Amino acid sequence: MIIAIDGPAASGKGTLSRQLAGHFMLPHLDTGLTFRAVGHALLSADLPLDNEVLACEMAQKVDLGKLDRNILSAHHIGEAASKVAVMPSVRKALLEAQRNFANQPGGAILDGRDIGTVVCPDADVKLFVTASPEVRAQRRTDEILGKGQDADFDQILQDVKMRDERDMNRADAPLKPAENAHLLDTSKLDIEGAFQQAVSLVEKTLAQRSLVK
Ligand SMILES: Nc1ncnc2c1ncn2[C@@H]1O[C@H](COP(=O)(O)OP(=O)(O)OP(=O)(O)O)[C@@H](O)[C@H]1O
Ligand SMILES: Nc1ccn([C@@H]2O[C@H](COP(=O)(O)O)[C@@H](O)[C@H]2O)c(=O)n1
Repeated sequence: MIIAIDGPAASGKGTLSRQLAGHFMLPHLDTGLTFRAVGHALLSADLPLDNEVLACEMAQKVDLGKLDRNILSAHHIGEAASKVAVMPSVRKALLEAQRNFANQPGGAILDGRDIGTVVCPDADVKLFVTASPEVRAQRRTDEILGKGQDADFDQILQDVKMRDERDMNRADAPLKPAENAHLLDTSKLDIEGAFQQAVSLVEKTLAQRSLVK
């Protein structure tokens, strides 16, 4: 079984995907980390983020087994990731590894921006997780403050909106719900509430599919 989860920044799709992976005992790939790894590699080497040739070279070296969420989750790396994610050759270099992960025996759960539309268009279940920009910015602010770091809500809200704009309007694999995705707005749901709704959507979809077969 392949479960595809997409949604904008800080909508809670990563949290939800990890919970669903535990519940359905599926391996999980946060594909955002693959783009973050490219941004991080460029930043660490003091290289520009707007050189597609360099970014593509970094993308070709990304090793799914070495993605360190503790390092890559930093807010500024997310910004860098969304800049390299507009580059078609970077997306192409990462796509094969993402698809191979999805197609492993027994299935997988992947989250990102284009899982239901491009990476796994035939996924068994597709969820599109959203929340208002203000709710997402507040969650991200709380997350950063919780790590003992400084966070400014207004700046984070502006970054969230800018990232939405970039991710939704790029030419290649823009962020959008797949036609057959279930929308899950978590603005008024806590983590447990979102998880319960997601489990219910997955189970209903699987039940319907087995009736149709
Ligand atoms: N339903 C929820 N209610 C409250 N907080 C939530 C909820 N879902 C997630 N969070 C919190 O919001 C923050 C962002 O969640 P998460 O990292 O899962 O989002 P994301 O969509 O994967 O973000 P990104 O695209 O930037 O990787 C985390 O601190 C998480 O604990
Ligand atoms: N399938 C994906 C996943 C991510 N991106 C880009 O990476 C940025 C960081 O992703 P996070 O999920 O870790 O926030 C994101 O803003 C996208 O630009 C992508 O394009 N496709």
